[in-house]
Amino acid sequence: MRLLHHHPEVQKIDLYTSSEEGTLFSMKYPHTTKLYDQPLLKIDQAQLTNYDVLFASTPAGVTSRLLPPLIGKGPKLIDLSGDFRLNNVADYELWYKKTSAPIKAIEQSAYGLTEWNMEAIRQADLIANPGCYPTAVLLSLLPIIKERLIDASGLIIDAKSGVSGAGNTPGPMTHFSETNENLTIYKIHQHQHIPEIEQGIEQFGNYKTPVTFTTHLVPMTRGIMTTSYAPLTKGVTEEVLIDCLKDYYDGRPFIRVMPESAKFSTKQVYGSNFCDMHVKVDPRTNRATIVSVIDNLVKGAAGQAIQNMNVASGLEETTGLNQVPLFI
Ligand SMILES: NC(=O)C1=CN([C@@H]2O[C@H](COP(=O)(O)OP(=O)(O)OC[C@H]3O[C@@H](n4cnc5c(N)ncnc54)[C@H](OP(=O)(O)O)[C@@H]3O)[C@@H](O)[C@H]2O)C=CC1
Ligand SMILES: CC(=O)N[C@@H](CCC(=O)OP(=O)(O)O)C(=O)O
Repeated sequence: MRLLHHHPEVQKIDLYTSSEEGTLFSMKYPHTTKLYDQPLLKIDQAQLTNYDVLFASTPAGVTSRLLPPLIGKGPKLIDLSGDFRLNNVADYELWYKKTSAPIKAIEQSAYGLTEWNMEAIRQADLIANPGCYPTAVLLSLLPIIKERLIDASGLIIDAKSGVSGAGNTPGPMTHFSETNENLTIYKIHQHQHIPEIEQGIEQFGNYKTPVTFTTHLVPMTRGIMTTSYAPLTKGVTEEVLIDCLKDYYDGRPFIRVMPESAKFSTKQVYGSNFCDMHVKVDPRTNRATIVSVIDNLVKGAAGQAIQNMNVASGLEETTGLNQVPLFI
């Protein structure tokens, strides 16, 4: 809402609910008073075709039923859930433990990792916005894997997220007294983003491998840091890795390959659509450490969704997304 509000090409925003029809949005979220004093509307398939763009921001298992009948009926559909991300239906059912979307709808969708799939995003009626962790992981690793600068079969990826990554619905893991002054490792070897990362590495990096990917909850509101470790291909130096990232992302407005600096932290992208990345080589182990940070709610969700809307609507990719990160 905040990002769309400042988007110069967005004329009108309507808000839909499955549980609070008639509630004023600003009653639910008082910070939007005088901005969005409008009632939440009941989800009605027929009404939904009246828009140019429809963002669906619901838990897994909802849009697999809601969106397929709307494909090709007018609006560009941008789904923020995992329901259309995995090409293999069996993978979805295994990792999400839910019934998959119809395969035809999945085939009609484009994976919305903007920097890597622009052409498909431009043409698709349905865009499967990537998960927050896969966005940070794939953006920082794909150029290096594609150029075979690391041995990706030895990849270990360690990820940390702020609590807003766990969503709008409170739960035991996100209770203040559980998260405050605490660090939690969760979903070990069972995270639903593992098949999405492996699929992305295969689709865009042309390399098929299982990965070790581990997630942690950090007591902060926003931000993801992913740290990937991999053996180097013979003769590859830190400079080669950095040049590779810089070459791939030359001219890409939201990717910043950071120079060597003492600090590298989630705050440097807070509230913005940037993905910052950084690489160091350890000559003692001959391994690379590749770090990336995003704001999980912006580049990891709503920001990338708007970036995809821009691409799919023929607008400049950065329209409405030029926020300077909120550092302090
Ligand atoms: N949090 C993050 O960092 C990231 C989130 N995402 C995605 O963003 C989206 C929103 O995330 P999050 O806020 O965590 O999601 P939540 O699980 O908190 O759900 C969001 C809203 O979906 C609505 N909803 C729930 N069940 C249904 C239903 N059966 N039919 C229709 N609507 C329903 C509810 O609103 P109401 O009661 O008003 O209907 C709910 O508040 C999800 O698609 C998630 O996968 C993606 C990347 C990162
Ligand atoms: C901290 C935390 O719990 N993060 C969530 C991020 C998932 C998410 O939001 O992504 P989807 O779009 O795939 O649902 C998790 O690890 O499951």
